[in-house]
Amino acid sequence: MPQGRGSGPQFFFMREPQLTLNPDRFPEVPDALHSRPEYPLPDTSLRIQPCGCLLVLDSALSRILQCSANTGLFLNAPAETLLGEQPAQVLGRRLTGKLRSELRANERLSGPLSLQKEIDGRKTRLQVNAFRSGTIVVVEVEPITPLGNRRLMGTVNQWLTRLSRAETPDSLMDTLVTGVRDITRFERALVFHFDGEGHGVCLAENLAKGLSPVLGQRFAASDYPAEQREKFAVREVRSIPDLNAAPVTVLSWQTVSEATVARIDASGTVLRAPSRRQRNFLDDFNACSLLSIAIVGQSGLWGMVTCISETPTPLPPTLRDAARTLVSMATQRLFLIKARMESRFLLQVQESRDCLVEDVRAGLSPAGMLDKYGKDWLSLFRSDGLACVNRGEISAYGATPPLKSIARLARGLAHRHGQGAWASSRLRHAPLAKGLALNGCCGLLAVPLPGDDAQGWLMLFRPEHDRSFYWAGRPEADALISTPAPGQDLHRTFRTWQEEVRGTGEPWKPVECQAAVDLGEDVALVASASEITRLNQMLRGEQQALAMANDKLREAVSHDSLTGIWNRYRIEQELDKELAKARRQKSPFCVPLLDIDHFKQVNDNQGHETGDELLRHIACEVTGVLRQEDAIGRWGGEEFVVVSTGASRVDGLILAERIRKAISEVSIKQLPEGVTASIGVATWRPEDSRKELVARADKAMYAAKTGGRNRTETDQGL
Ligand SMILES: Nc1nc2c(ncn2[C@@H]2O[C@H](COP(=O)(O)OP(=O)(O)OP(=O)(O)O)[C@@H](O)[C@H]2O)c(=O)[nH]1
Repeated sequence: MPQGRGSGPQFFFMREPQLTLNPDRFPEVPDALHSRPEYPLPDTSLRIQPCGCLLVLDSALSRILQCSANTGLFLNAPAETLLGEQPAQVLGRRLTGKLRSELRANERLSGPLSLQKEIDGRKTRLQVNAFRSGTIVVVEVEPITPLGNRRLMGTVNQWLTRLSRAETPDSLMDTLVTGVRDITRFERALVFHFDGEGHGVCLAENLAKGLSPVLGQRFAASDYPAEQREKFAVREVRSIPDLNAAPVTVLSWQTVSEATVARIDASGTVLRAPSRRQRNFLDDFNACSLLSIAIVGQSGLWGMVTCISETPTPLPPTLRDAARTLVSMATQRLFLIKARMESRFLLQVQESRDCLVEDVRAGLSPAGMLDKYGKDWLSLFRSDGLACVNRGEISAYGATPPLKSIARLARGLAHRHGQGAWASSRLRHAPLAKGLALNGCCGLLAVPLPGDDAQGWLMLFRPEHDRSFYWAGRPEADALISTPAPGQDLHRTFRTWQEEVRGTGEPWKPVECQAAVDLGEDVALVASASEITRLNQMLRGEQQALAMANDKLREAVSHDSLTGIWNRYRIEQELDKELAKARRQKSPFCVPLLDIDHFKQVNDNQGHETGDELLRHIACEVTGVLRQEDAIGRWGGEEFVVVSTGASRVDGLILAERIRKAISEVSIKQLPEGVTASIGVATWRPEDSRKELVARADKAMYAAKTGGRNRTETDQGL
C-alpha cells in the first residue's frame, strides 16, 4: 500500500489572474478576481488547470467565444479583452492562419505549434494545441518551461533504443516504467492492463525508495468505468501536475447563445480540471500529481502508463510528449512481440496440423490421432486432457472427465454446433456441466468438428489453476459506490484485499481458440478419411468373402466334396465336350469306369470314416496315373469315371490296367491289405450319346465284377 509522504509545495504555475468577476457566480475563482462585480460574463461548466490557458473559437476561427480567466498570465491579454475579439489579435496572424488551414481538413493538429510572447519583459515560448469539437475550435496554450541542463532528446533516444531491444512483454513493460519515470521525474510509474472484465492489473512498476509497491495488485473495474476507459482510449493523455491547484473558470462571450455554451465539450483538453474520480484515485495513493498515457491496441484500450507523485510535479508539454513517445513506441513493440508470440504458436500448431494431414492416407482414427499427437497438442495448448467425440465414438487422452461426462458435454454443446468454439475457464459453474463428474477439469475449450452428423467435438481440458488476486480495495464495496447518490463521497479506504480464486482453469486466449478451430477442421478431415478407409477395408473384406463364397460355390457345383476331384455333373460336362470333339474331329477316346470291390465290407468292418479315407486315397492315386489331358470324376458311391482323350481301345485297356494296379497298391493304416477295383472300358462310337457310352462302360465293369472282380473288361461285343 502506498505510504503518504506529506504534502509538497504549491504548484508553480499558479499566479494571480487579472480578471474580476462576480463572486456569487464564480465562487471557485480566487477573491482577487471578484473586484468588478458588474462584469456580467456567462459562466460555463468547464474548468481548467492553471498551468495553461484555453480559448474557444468559432468554427471559422474568426472570433474568441470563450476563454479561461487566466489568459493574462500566458497571452498577456486579460480574458475580458479577448472575448468576442479576433484570435489573430492574441495568437498572431501566422499562427491563426496555420490553425485555420490545418483544422480545415483535420479534427486535430498533426503536431503542436508554438508561439512566443513577452510576459513580464521575458520572452516565453508557448506550446499551442487545438482541435475541433462540433462547431467550435478549442485552443490550449501551455508554456514551454526550459529544462535546464537536461538533454531530453538524448535521454529519449536511449530509452527508445532500450525499448526496441526488449524481447518479452515483461521486460518491455519494466523498461517502459523505468524510462517514463526517468523522463518525467514522477515518484511512481506503473503499467496497468485492463483484463477482459475491465479490472486493471498492475503489470510493471518503478518507484522511488521508501514507497510501497502496488505491483501485481488489481483495481476493480468500477474504479475506472467502461465509459471513461473508452474516452481515455481516444484522448490518450491525462495530466494533472497539481491536484490542489485552484481550477480556472472558462468564461463565455455574452453574445454566445446558451445552447452553444451547453454544446461545447472540451473534455478532450489536456488542461481540463481533475474529476472527482481522479481526485479519489490520487487520494488513495496520497498523491497529488498524475500523468496517464493510454496504451491502445487494435481492440481498444489495452492498458495505460500511470505516473503519480505525492508532491506536485511540473510537467511541461515537452516532457509529456517525450513520455508519450516512449509509450507509443512501447505500444507498437508490445503488440509486435505479442503478434510474434502468437504467430510462433500458430506456426507450431500449423506444423502439427501438417503432420496430421499427411496421415490422411494412413487412415488414422481419432483414437490413433490422440495417441500420436496428444502429447504435442497438450503442450501446445497448455492443457492436461484431450477428447474427441466423432460419430458417437469418444476417444480421450490425458486427464479428462470420465467418458460418460464427455458424452454429456458433447450433447450439451450440440445446439451450438457450427457456431465456433466454446470456451470456459469455469467449467464447473457452466450449466452444461451441471451434475457431471469432471475429474478436476476446470477449463474446457471445445471446437466443433465440421461434418455431416453435426455432433463431433474436439475438446481440450485444463486443470484447476489456483490464483491469488490482490485487490486495491474490495471490489464489491467499490461496485456499491460506483453510482453514488448526489453528494455522496466517492472516497474509499485504500487497502489491499486478497481474493483466493479456486475452481477455475487458466483462461483461454482468442488465438488458442482460433488455432483449436483450425486443428478441429483437420481432425475432422483425417477422421472422415479414416472412416472412408475403414469402410473401404470392410468393403474389400466383404468382397473377398464373397469371392471365396463364389469359389466355394463353383467348387461345390463342379467338385466332389469328399475326394476333391470332379463330381458327376462336371464329368458329364466333360464327356459331352469330348463327345462333341470326337464327332467333330473323328478322334477316338475311351471311358474307363471303375468300381471298388467289396467296398461295403470296408464300411461295415472298418467304419464309414475308413471308407471315406480310402475313397480319398484312391481318387488321389488314380489321378496320379492319368495323363495331363485325361479327366476323372466321381460318378457316385465307390464308382469313378475317367475320360481319356484321344485314346483307342488298346490305350484304354492299358490305362485301365495302370489304374487297377495303382488302386491295388493303395493301403491305409486301418486297411493295410488294401482293396481292388473292377474296371469297364467303353470306346467311343460315332453314334454314341453320353448315356450309351457310359452304359457300355458300366456293362463292361459289371462283366469284370461277374468275371471275378479286380480285372478290366472292354465293351467290345457289347
Ligand atoms: N464310406 C463311404 N461309403 C460309401 C459312399 N458312397 C457309397 N458308399 C457305400 O459303398 C457301398 C457299396 O456297396 P455295394 O454297392 O453293395 O457294392 P460292394 O460292397 O462294393 O460290392 P461289389 O461292388 O459288388 O464289389 C455301400 O455300402 C454304400 O453305402 C461314401 O461316400 N463313403
